[in-house]
Order: sequence, then C-alpha cells, then structure tokens
Amino acid sequence: MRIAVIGPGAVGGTLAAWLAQAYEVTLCARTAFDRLEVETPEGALVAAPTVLTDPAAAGPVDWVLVTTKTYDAAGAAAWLAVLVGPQTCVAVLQNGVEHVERFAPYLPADRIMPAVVDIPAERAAPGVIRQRRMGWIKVPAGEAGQAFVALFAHTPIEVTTTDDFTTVAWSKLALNCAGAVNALTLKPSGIAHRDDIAAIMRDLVAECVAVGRAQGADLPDDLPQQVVAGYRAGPADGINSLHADRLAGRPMEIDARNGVIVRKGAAHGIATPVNAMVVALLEAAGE
Ligand SMILES: NC(=O)C1=CN([C@@H]2O[C@H](COP(=O)(O)OP(=O)(O)OC[C@H]3O[C@@H](n4cnc5c(N)ncnc54)[C@H](OP(=O)(O)O)[C@@H]3O)[C@@H](O)[C@H]2O)C=CC1
Ligand SMILES: CC(C)(CO)C(=O)C(=O)O
Repeated sequence: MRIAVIGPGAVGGTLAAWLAQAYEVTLCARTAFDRLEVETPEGALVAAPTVLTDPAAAGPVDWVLVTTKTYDAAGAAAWLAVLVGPQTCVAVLQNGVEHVERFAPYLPADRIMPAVVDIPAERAAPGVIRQRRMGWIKVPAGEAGQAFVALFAHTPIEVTTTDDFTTVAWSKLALNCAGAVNALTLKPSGIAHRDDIAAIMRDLVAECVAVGRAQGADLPDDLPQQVVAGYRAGPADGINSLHADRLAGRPMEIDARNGVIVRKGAAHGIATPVNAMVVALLEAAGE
C-alpha cells in the first residue's frame, strides 16, 4: 500500500506519522524537512517517510491524502497530476464544505472523496507537530469510504463513514466559522469565556445553521450554544488553524470558513451580516 500526503503540515504531518507506522508513506511537501516528530495524546510518534518537494520525482500511488490549506489547491493539483493513476483513491481532508468543488477542476468529481477532520494540531516547525486530541475523521459511506476507514485501523484515531456527509460538514463548519474570533483578536480558544465574544460566536453559528439547513444539513437549534460550550470546555491555549495562519503571516481560509456562508446564504436569500463583517475584517487584517 503506497500512500502520498500532499501538504504535510499540522493535519497532514499528524496523519502521515500515524500511517507511517503501518504503510509506506511519501510526503509531498513545499518546504523540505527530514522527519516527523508528533507529540500525540499517547506520546511521541517519530517517522522518517520519504519527503519529496518536486512533483517530477513522484509517481502513481494507491492513496492520496490532500491536506494543504484550501487556498493551496492549485499547488496540490500539480502533485495530483503525477500521483493519480487509474486505481488511485483521492481523499481531500480540509475544512469547509466545498471539498469536491475545489478539486473538480483537476479531477473527475467521482474520484474525489471529501473528508471532515476534527483533529486539533499545531505545527511548531516543518515536521514538528503537537496533536492536541486524538480526534476523528468522517467520510461518506461507500466502498472508498470503507477502504479509507481500514487505512487507519491500526491507529487510535476514530475514522468512520457517514450516510449524511452534508450534515457532518456543516456541523464542522459551525465550529470553524466561530473560530474567526480567535484570528481577529489573536487570542486563543479561551477568549470564548468572555460573554461578549461568546455572543458573537453564537451569531456566526446561527447564520451557519440557517444556511446549512437551506443546503440540506440537519442541524439542531442549539448548535450555537453547543459550539460555544465546546470552545469553553477545550484547552484555553488552543490555536485554531485560521488563527495560526494569521500569526504566521500566511493567507487565511476566510472564504472557505466564513465567506462560504455569505456566498451560499446570498444564493438562498438568507442574510449573513455577521459572517460578512468577519470576512471583511479578516481580509483587511490580512492585507
Ligand atoms: N490544524 C488543525 O488543527 C486542523 C486543520 N484542519 C484543516 O486541515 C487543512 C490543513 O490544515 P493544517 O494542517 O492546519 O495546515 P498547515 O498550514 O499546517 O499545513 C499545510 C501544509 O501544506 C503545505 N503546502 C502548501 N502548498 C503546497 C504545495 N504546493 N505542495 C506541497 N505542500 C504544500 C504547506 O507547506 P509549508 O510547510 O511550506 O507551509 C504546509 O506544510 C485545512 O483545510 C484546515 O482548515 C482541520 C482540522 C484541524
Ligand atoms: C478547531 C479545529 C482545531 C478543530 O479540529 C480546526 O478545525 C482548525 O483548527 O481548523
């Protein structure tokens, strides 16, 4: 079984380190590094997979896991062009709800398996990662989904299939859209303990719920309260990946995490002023 991970950052590096315990893993990286050192909830995991930085050096594999940021899809596509053969399965593990649309310019839509990931991970340096919680991944039910679940059978990560991927993806988006407050304030998760910030988070999520329902997701009325409770229950010093991007001066997944709520809301005639404001503020902050 040959597995390639395109974008071995916080999530990709964590998953690659777990997969490398059982399989031959190739890391398709932008920045070269020698080995993976992941501090997991079960202790340190070290792996030294092959690291490539030039797509010309790669060839077809059995599985490709795409774990770049959403805004790096075009760069990931250069790798897909050489890694994907007739039998290759491609999983896109990113936040947002547009995994398939994002990669449809590069691959037939039925070859793209979307995956929702809830594995908080922070990258201190290339290959050096802290996995905060074991977490979970959900993929759509079906043959490819079952095969993906089997890939992780030797790991403690909870990898399952779902018959309602739309609901899973919008539920995760609800969590992520609220995380914009951290990137805006440059304060970690504990900022959710402030009642004024929690109120903004609930408003962001309420808009996500309205739009997600219009998109077919089955979302509970109290999701805004659940999201805030989740942030409050987690580690106060947790840095989400949007916040990490702003701290590092990288582009941000603003469009995939908040902009999408505004865009899809507009298509349904649903007002999303709080997400629109957050998008404008983060775009201005990132200029
Ligand atoms: N971090 C987290 O806790 C979670 C993140 N997510 C989602 O997972 C996805 C990945 O996030 P995360 O792991 O945090 O992101 P990171 O920024 O940590 O990692 C992305 C990686 O992609 C690499 N990359 C960019 N362009 C290319 C390219 N052309 N070829 C090869 N590699 C490339 C980057 O390289 P370089 O080293 O040069 O920057 C980096 O290593 C996002 O959609 C995010 O929203 C989901 C759940 C949790
Ligand atoms: C909030 C979190 C850590 C949940 O997995 C996440 O999705 C991110 O940082 O992008």
